[in-house]
Amino acid sequence: MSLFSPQVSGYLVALAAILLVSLFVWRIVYNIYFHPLSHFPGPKLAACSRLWLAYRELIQGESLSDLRAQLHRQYGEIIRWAPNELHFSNPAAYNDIYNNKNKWDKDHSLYRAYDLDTSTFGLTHYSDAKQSRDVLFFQDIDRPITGSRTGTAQQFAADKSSDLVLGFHCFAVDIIMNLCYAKNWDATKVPDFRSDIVLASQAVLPIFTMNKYPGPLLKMMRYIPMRLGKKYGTPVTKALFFLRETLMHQVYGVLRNPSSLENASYKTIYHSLLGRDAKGRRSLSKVNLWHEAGALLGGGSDTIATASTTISYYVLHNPEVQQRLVNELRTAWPVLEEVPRYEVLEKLPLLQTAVVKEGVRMFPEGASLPRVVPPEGATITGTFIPGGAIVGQSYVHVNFSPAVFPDPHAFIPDRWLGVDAKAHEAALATFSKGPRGCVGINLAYCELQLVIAAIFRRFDVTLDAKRFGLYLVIAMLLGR
Ligand code: HEM
Repeated sequence: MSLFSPQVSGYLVALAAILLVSLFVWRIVYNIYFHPLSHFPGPKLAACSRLWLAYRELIQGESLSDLRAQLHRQYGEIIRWAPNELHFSNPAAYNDIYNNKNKWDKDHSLYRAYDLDTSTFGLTHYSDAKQSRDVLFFQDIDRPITGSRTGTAQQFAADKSSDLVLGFHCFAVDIIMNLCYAKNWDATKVPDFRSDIVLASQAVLPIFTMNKYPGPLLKMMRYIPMRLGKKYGTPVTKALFFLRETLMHQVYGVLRNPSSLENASYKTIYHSLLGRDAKGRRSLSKVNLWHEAGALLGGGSDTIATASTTISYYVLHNPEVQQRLVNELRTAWPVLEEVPRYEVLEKLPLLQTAVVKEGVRMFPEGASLPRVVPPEGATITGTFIPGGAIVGQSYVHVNFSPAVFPDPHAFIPDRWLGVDAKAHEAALATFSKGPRGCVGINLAYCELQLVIAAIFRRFDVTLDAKRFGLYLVIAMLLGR
């Protein structure tokens, strides 16, 4: 029996609907006219709701980098591009936001996308992330890297094109698997570099874009059993479940049999995370360790692939730089079979500093990394920003600023060897800065120097003009 008569029930439903609509309208009016950020310029629709961004990115397929650039042209240096979020184009904002004193929280609007909430990368409070950051700050990294057996050389035959985007990704996966689990994953030995873990890592990217916006997808996917998810679903969701299962298998394998790490001649990341060497640290749960594995694989391989590709692309478009690099490598590494130690390679001025740094500077498209302004507010580029606002800047506004790097769209390695080198070093923002800057920066430079040295010393590399445009493909002539 119903509590109310049909007529009263109808009134109640109508009342609830009116209340909901009124709340919605009030929210929009509040966001446009009364919100603490209402005086900042930007599109009115962006001020109303985050749905506007979702529409531009997911439905219209726009790159947020391009959208931000367009909004800055239209509205100026500071834009309000979501109800509670500002973005800055003045490069000075980078230091105001991401400096060592500001232990501001990360905002989940970006980080929830990866569903790795308990990893170092996903933890929004600095104090929670600090402990694992200390463990992850890679030191003595060249030993495992130079010791790992990558199968790159066997993949190349004279005059055959190879997709080096995949190749670089395989290289980085092999390194991270060695560093985490002392395991030779051998992705670089898979024919044409079509390693399943690399293909899956590239296939899942659209899910992360979707998950930035609140919706049921992320939650639903947490409750679908792995086996079902891997078998049924779209190629994209199958790839995600494959990656989750692969990493879970690795992590749980180490937990079941910690002595499997003892074969390593170096300290692996999981040695440290499991607390074997980190006295007094809290032990991490299975889920923590699994999330960390996802963050390390994602953060430590896709990025290296993109950076190595960018460096190679620009070197190949600058024959004079390529020739100087090859000459430098031949002098330091005269006999091909006698690979020099990393300490030798890292001191080469053109390789280590100029080419790698300039390529890293030109790393393409970067997200705005959202931070929450503390309750007392903050001043960014001379403007007071109220507490609770989300602020961010993509490093492209620093790395491609003509005021910071003259002629920023040109690949000029020599800028890193001149009098401005120190200032450039201080400004470079690709790895972000401050308390949440990249913990893998030393590892990244080590990997990039080694892989670029190996490719340009071992092979005559040229771009494959026929296939270029679809993806970077590089033809190799073996045996220099
Ligand atoms: C060229 C290569 C790389 C680039 C451009 C890069 C860039 C970045 C950036 C911009 C951040 C800050 C993200 C944020 O604030 O949300 C970051 C954080 C991080 N990176 Fe890297 N990274 C690279 C390589 C690596 C490698 C090789 C690893 C290790 C496997 C790594 C592990 C991490 C981790 C764990 C964080 C999270 C730190 C924290 O939130 O406290 N990265 N990286």
